[in-house]
Amino acid sequence: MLEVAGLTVRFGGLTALHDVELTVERGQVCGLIGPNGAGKTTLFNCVSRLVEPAQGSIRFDGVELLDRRPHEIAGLGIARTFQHLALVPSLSVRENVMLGAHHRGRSGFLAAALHHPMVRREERAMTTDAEDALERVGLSHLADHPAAGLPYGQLKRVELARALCETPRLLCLDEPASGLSHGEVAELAALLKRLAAELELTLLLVEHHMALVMQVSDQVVVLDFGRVIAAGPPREVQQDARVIEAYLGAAA
Ligand SMILES: Nc1ncnc2c1ncn2[C@@H]1O[C@H](COP(=O)(O)OP(=O)(O)OP(=O)(O)O)[C@@H](O)[C@H]1O
Repeated sequence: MLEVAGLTVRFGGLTALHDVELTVERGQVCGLIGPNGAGKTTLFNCVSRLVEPAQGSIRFDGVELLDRRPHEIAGLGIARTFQHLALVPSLSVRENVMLGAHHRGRSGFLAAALHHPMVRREERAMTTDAEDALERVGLSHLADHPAAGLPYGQLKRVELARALCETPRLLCLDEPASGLSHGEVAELAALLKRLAAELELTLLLVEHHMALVMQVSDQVVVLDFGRVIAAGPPREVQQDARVIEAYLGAAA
């Protein structure tokens, strides 16, 4: 379970998040929406420990994340994807996905240099996890293909598989539908629902594609100028007067 309480972030004179509260139960999908600049990515960056809040608490399965350092976050079962793809074009799809598992490696540089059996065991386990992640996102057939040259929609799936290879319990997805075709968005919606259910994965989803958010989220949280202005089931949030105003205001 993810519990955010009283979260406040300041960048100089700008309050990017103001006393933000949200709770996401295990295996649930929480859609985080709001106009540009509302603070969505900043909230993700707080969970990843890339941004230091001025106040508040972020607990995941009872662990206070704000007491942890950024490199400890993956080890706590938390993974994320980025708005812009963070893949290595020259590596194969499988190798890119395996990058997600490297934080679990326990053998050090010396063991690797000496080809210690422990290193080989870890490599085998990472390969198996990568194959498993690729199967889940439907890309097994492209495992040996270099990331370079693949269509954007498939690269987004490789990125998702890389995050899954970290075997997370909480996955933060930053605009997974951006740049996808209509058909690919529909496939993504089905995939995200399946992943949450099959892996009991808690999903925090920042997305501008409203149809996707409304379709996959158990709960939608709306941020505007760093404050939560509405939270609840998609249907309720969609009809909330403050949400409609925030979006119409942003569009005007
Ligand atoms: N590192 C930073 N330094 C200063 N200001 C920042 C920083 N990061 C974000 N901000 C500001 O904080 C506010 C929230 O930004 P954030 O990127 O979290 O919004 P967002 O909801 O993710 O927007 P978008 O939908 O456009 O990605 C914005 O006013 C932004 O300019």
